[in-house]
Amino acid sequence: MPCTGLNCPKPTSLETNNEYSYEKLTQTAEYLKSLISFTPQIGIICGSGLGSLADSIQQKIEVPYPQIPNFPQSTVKGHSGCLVFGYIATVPLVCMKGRFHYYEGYPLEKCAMPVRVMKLLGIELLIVTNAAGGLNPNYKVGDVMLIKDHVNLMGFAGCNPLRGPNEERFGPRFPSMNGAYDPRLRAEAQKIAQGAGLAKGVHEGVYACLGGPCYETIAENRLLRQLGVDTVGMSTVHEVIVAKHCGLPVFAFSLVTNESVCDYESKVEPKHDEVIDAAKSMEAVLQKFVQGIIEFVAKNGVK
Ligand SMILES: O=P(O)(O)O[C@H]1O[C@H](CO)[C@@H](O)[C@H]1O
Ligand SMILES: Nc1nc2[nH]cnc2c(=O)[nH]1
Repeated sequence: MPCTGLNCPKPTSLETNNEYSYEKLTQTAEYLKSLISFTPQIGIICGSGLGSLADSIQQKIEVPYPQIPNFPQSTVKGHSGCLVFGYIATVPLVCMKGRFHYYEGYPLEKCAMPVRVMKLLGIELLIVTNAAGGLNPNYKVGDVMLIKDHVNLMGFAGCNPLRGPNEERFGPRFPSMNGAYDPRLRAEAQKIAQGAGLAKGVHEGVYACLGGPCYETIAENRLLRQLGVDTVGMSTVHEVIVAKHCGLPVFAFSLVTNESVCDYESKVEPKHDEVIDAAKSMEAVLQKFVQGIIEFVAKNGVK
């Protein structure tokens, strides 16, 4: 469609490849609302191998993704593909056992669409978790890093889940990303971590998302380190951008599942099965940790 100055036509959803209109997302949310009798207050996204975070949910209602209108499907090992509704510590919530990644072939707005659906369901806080490579030399496998900021590397190349016509009903055309990772919950999480069995506490740092599916080269790891990145993965950033755009506070953490090495002599190599095993070995502690965060929110509110 040629642009003719003042009469320049607005791009259509089709042209921008955005198949998720407000109306379609509302349809999806209305379908899910018809299955539950409460308003979820918190949304949780489980990272690779971290689906067991849903195990502590009481009065579960499980909805497999293939049953949900307009929803993408999970294709990755460690992401079972089901929404779980229920309660933790009396807080009504919804949990995604399985997220969507760019490397699966989904555009970023599709990867992040469940965040908007959860917003339409009524959530007031999003908890995001991921399995990630530890770039910071002080991090060990099994460590937890609270995400205080991100580097949107895919955004450097123009890939952003907000690309295309802006939907004002969700948020502004040019959203600020400052404070995307709620500082109050991060401060509280340091104390909660000790109680959950993370005796050494948790780190705070910067996460970067790459498109994947290949892991980083040594040269890329060196570059990321110079950019101030502490953990690296293939998710989270687009979900958080969409959450910030629609005014949702976010609490997010990386579980370090492998070392991201910067040394050509090193024999360490990332493998997805080992990523999942590392996540599994931390499941009990992380369940307690997330439960502690939810209990804090139940007592003190989201803001
Ligand atoms: O970010 P999550 O979904 O936890 O998974 C991480 O682990 C997988 C690679 O092992 C990639 O999908 C990466 O993003
Ligand atoms: N990109 C990336 N994603 C991961 N997910 C788990 N570990 C890694 C990693 O080392 N790199």
